[in-house]
Formats: sequence, structure tokens, C-alpha cells
Amino acid sequence: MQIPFFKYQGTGNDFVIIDQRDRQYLQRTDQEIIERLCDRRFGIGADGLMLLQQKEGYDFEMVYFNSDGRESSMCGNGGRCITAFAHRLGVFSDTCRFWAIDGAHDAVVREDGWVELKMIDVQDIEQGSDFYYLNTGSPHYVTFRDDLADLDVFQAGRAIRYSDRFRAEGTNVNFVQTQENGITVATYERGVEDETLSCGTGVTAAAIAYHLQYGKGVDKVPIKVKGGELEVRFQAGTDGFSEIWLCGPAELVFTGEIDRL
Ligand SMILES: N[C@@H](CCC[C@H](N)C(=O)O)C(=O)O
Repeated sequence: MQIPFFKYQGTGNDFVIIDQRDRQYLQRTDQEIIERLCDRRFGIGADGLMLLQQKEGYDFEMVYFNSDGRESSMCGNGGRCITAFAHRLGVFSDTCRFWAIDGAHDAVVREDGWVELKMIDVQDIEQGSDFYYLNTGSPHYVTFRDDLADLDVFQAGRAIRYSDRFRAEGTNVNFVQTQENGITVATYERGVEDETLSCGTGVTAAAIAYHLQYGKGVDKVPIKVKGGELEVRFQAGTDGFSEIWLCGPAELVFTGEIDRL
């Protein structure tokens, strides 16, 4: 059985996407197969894999797996990439509403190719002595540093992700440095268990933490990651953050066929 696949990347966070609207090639429990497809030596190679499925009342459903093969919580860059893919397939013309594990998402494909994705509202934010911990669809530990260029993101991120508090459930870890206009973010991702070049829910969490720490009044944050540039907009209110939009490029890298599962 040959299975068509599409490889997308959003600021260097890369994904295999399979169109399952008419035919179910993969089950949500196919952990070993998905892990192999994401393997950079024995498979196609990706930070994650997504299934595009039909969902009543929505333009489509996004089902997301980390590269460890496990279905996980929301992926912001994945959401932007699957929106670009659905747009290419002609599922919608310029705006869509899709279903993901954290609920409904609106998205817009701009004429310049950037994809804007509406994220869930954020209310509960823990503030520690040197960190913020919040859920933007996925859980994120955010900490500010002034040595990002020299930081070993893998070692420092892994130490927090496997600390007693987070060992069982895991967390994503974001290191943030302020710059003249906005922030630079580096992320260690759970489920990939490595540094990735970008993380959409991570930069969203970092932009909110930046607002809380430094930038009251700021509602649009330009962000640099190792794989490119993004922007996060939001409205900050007394009961939290709403109208949160994650914006950035999402590109088709190549298409192919999987010969055997
Ligand atoms: N790359 C993602 C986040 C994917 C989920 C994360 N690894 C987790 O399991 O929490 C993004 O762009 O948001």
C-alpha cells in the first residue's frame, strides 16, 4: 500500500502530514510506525506527524503526534502547517476553523504566505522565583536568560524536563532573551526530547511571560527563533489573555509516498 505524505516546516519545526479525509492509513495507536516515520535516519524525519481528518461542524481535524510516536497536546507550528496544507488541498479559501486536541481553532492564510492561528485563552499562570509555567495548548516552563547564544539548550532544558516535578508528565522548556524589539526564544521539546528550531505554543508562552515580566502595554511581540521569525499578538485583561494569535510562515518542503508501514 502506498501512502502519500507531505512534509511541511514552520520556522524549522518540521512535520509529516497525511491526508486521512477519505481513507484511514494510520490509527492513533500506531506509536511504533509514527516514531519510525519521524526518525531522521530510518524514516522521513520530522519533529512530529499530523493526520488531517474530517470532523463534523469544522473544516477539518488535526491529530498531532510528537516524534516519539505518541499523540500529544497542541502544536502551534503544526497547526499553522496543517492549515497551509488544508488550504493547498482546497479545503477552504482563506479562513478556516478546525478541531484539535485543545478545542476549536480559527486560522487565516495571508496573501504573503504567513499563517495566523488563534490559540486558546490563557488564565492560569504560575510565577516562580525565576520562571513562569503556563499552558498555551501544551505545557511550557519559561525562563529568562541573558546568555542565550552560549546556552546548551539541550542540557539545560533536559535538566528541567526530567526534574522531579516534571519527570512523569514532561514539560516543554523555553529560554528567552529580550532584545531591542521583542524576544529570542530557544526551546527544548518534550516528546521530541531535544532542542527544536522553533515551537509555536512555546513562543506564545514566552510572549505572554515577556508581557508579564517586562512589557505591560505590549500586545504584539516579534520573536526570533533558530529557524526564523514569528509574531504573537494578544489582548491582556484582568482575567488573563485572550485573542492570542500565533503568526508566521508555513511551507511545503516536499511530497512523497510511504511504501510500507
Ligand atoms: N512544536 C510544538 C509543540 C508540540 C507539542 C509538545 N512537544 C508537547 O508534547 O507538549 C509547537 O509548535 O507548539
